[in-house]
Amino acid sequence: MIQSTTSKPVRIGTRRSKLAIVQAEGIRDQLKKLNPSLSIEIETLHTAGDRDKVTALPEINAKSLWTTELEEKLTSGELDIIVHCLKDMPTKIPETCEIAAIPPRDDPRDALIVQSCLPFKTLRDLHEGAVVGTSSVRRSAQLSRLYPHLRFANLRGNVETRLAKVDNPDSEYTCMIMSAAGLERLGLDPRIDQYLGSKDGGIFHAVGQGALGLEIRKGDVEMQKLLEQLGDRKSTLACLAERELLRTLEGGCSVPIGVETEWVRSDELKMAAIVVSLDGSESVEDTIVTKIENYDEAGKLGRDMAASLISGGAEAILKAITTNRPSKD
Ligand SMILES: NCc1[nH]cc(CCC(=O)O)c1CC(=O)O
Repeated sequence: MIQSTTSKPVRIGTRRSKLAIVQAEGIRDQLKKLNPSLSIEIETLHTAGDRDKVTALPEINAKSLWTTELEEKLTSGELDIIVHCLKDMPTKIPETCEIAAIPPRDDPRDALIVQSCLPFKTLRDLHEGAVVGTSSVRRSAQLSRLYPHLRFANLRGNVETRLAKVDNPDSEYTCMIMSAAGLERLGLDPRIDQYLGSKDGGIFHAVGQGALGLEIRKGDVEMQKLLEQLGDRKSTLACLAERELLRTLEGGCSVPIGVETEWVRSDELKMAAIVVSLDGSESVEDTIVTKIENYDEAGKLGRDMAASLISGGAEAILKAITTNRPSKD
């Protein structure tokens, strides 16, 4: 249990979406339960990424849109902790900040939601020309490859907005793809028609999907000790391996890369990853299983996977994409 040394409350910052708030409240409640004397406040911020709801993500293309303003407040001392969706955190974070902990990861898979008035239950059931709402090239590229009968249209906004757009009977969308974890946290999982993992649906999720990243000022020992209580070793190692893969491949641009990590036996991590061309016509894929006991080994797995994908031809795919500047997610 951590006792508060001063009467100063711990300030948690997050984005102003319903999902971000639910996540921050979850972290606050867990911290309160473990440290009842602690006073905790949540501050929500309308970030640049939230403000621009019109531009398609492939065009604005800056992952830091969601994080920069919060990190400025963290650095200046106005906030002590930021609760992020890990997948929204750029792989390079500011010098003044660090990830203190990654709590147990929720379901990292993507999920299909079909327009409420339609009877379809899986991607295979969808008719020729059915429109999938997603602004993620990772999703559309992988799906084009496996389901050439589908079409894709940009769909932006927070989770509830997207769902409302799809359910509108006049909408152009037949269905949409979202993260299972996001839907579950909002109590919307009853709407999930199909889970899309490699074993079902065939696509790999985004780096860090389904996990939270708890960011603090670098070297803030008090916050390190506090958040240590919430960290999960296996989720952390798996996510760090995924983030190192992305960091190695991205080289300044965004990459449609899908990944899946799974602990096999107690200390071996299995990582499968794919890099796909935007139209799904080309792809490179590999799977590595290796013993992981610490952060260094997790990082090495990510780099080894990146090297393997490059030697399998990922470079040509990535070069073509750099000129188009799409978004990862
Ligand atoms: N791309 C935006 C985003 N960032 C995090 C989540 C949900 C939570 C998570 O998967 O970690 C979502 C929504 C989605 O992709 O469907």
